[in-house]
Amino acid sequence: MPYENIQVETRGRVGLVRLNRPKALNALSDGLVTDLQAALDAFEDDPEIHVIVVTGSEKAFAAGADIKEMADKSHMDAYLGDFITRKWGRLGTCRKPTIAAVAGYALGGGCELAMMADIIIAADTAKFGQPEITIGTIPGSGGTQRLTRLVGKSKAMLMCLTGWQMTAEEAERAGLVAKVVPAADLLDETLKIADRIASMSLPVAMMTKECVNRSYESTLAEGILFERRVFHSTFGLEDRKEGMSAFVEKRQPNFRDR
Ligand SMILES: CC(C)(O)CC(=O)SCCNC(=O)CCNC(=O)[C@H](O)C(C)(C)COP(=O)(O)OP(=O)(O)OC[C@H]1O[C@@H](n2cnc3c(N)ncnc32)[C@H](O)[C@@H]1OP(=O)(O)O
Repeated sequence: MPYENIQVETRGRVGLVRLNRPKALNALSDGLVTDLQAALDAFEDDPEIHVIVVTGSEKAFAAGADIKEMADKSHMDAYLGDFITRKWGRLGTCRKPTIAAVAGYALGGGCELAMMADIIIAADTAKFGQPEITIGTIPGSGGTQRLTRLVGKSKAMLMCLTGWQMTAEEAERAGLVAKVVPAADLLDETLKIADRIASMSLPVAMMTKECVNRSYESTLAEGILFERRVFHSTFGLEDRKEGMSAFVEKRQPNFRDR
């Protein structure tokens, strides 16, 4: 399906979405977010796709919500239109593993979008920030919550209260990103990781993701119980049997997502 604001392709079992509003540094307009939601829905529904990668351009992953589009909104426009929440969070609700490949600016909603992904791989040019305060508002797509969980209160406060941007290296040290790579290698390195995940059993990868995410939502004891229940359920999978048999027989497993 052709989209106006994104480019979509598949690379084997990996679904790739490139944000594509170069003249506006991939500012997240309603049209872009609508396209992104549709593309993510399609990849989630496609049984051949195991992993979803979202990326931007060399200069910007995304420079945030489209300020020109939001400038004249009233409180009631935002409230009644459920501005931000309805469509924006789709990446964060994907059940399949997701990776954000970030080069250049990831600001405001762009940083929030990257943080909705399971893994962030950053180019050495990446800059992360929540500059909403500089335009008289606050992060509205999870920034104050996800950033604080990822980098801790003090750094999150610094970023949200001053608009200070974190470099890729700082973001790696703080735990916001998993890996920093040279900008020229960003997509290749990200796809290598995506391919590795895609070679695993899809249901096991999805269960693993669910368990890691549960650690955000529950006490340690509840999380450990949840993990154990899911672990037990893997014994009902053909792929669990195949994986362990392959190890014993010293061969590569042939997972069938069952
Ligand atoms: C989702 C929420 C609720 O959390 C809210 C938000 O996300 S609020 C938005 C937060 N983001 C920002 O405040 C960043 C705004 N952009 C910038 O500060 C700068 O553009 C920059 C530092 C990222 C890059 O600066 P520079 O290299 O000088 O490029 P510019 O000339 O400024 O930009 C090029 C072009 O893109 C347009 N642009 C950039 N960002 C946005 C945006 N967020 N919304 C709409 N348009 C944006 C910019 O206006 C330029 O276009 P023209 O005006 O030249 O047509």
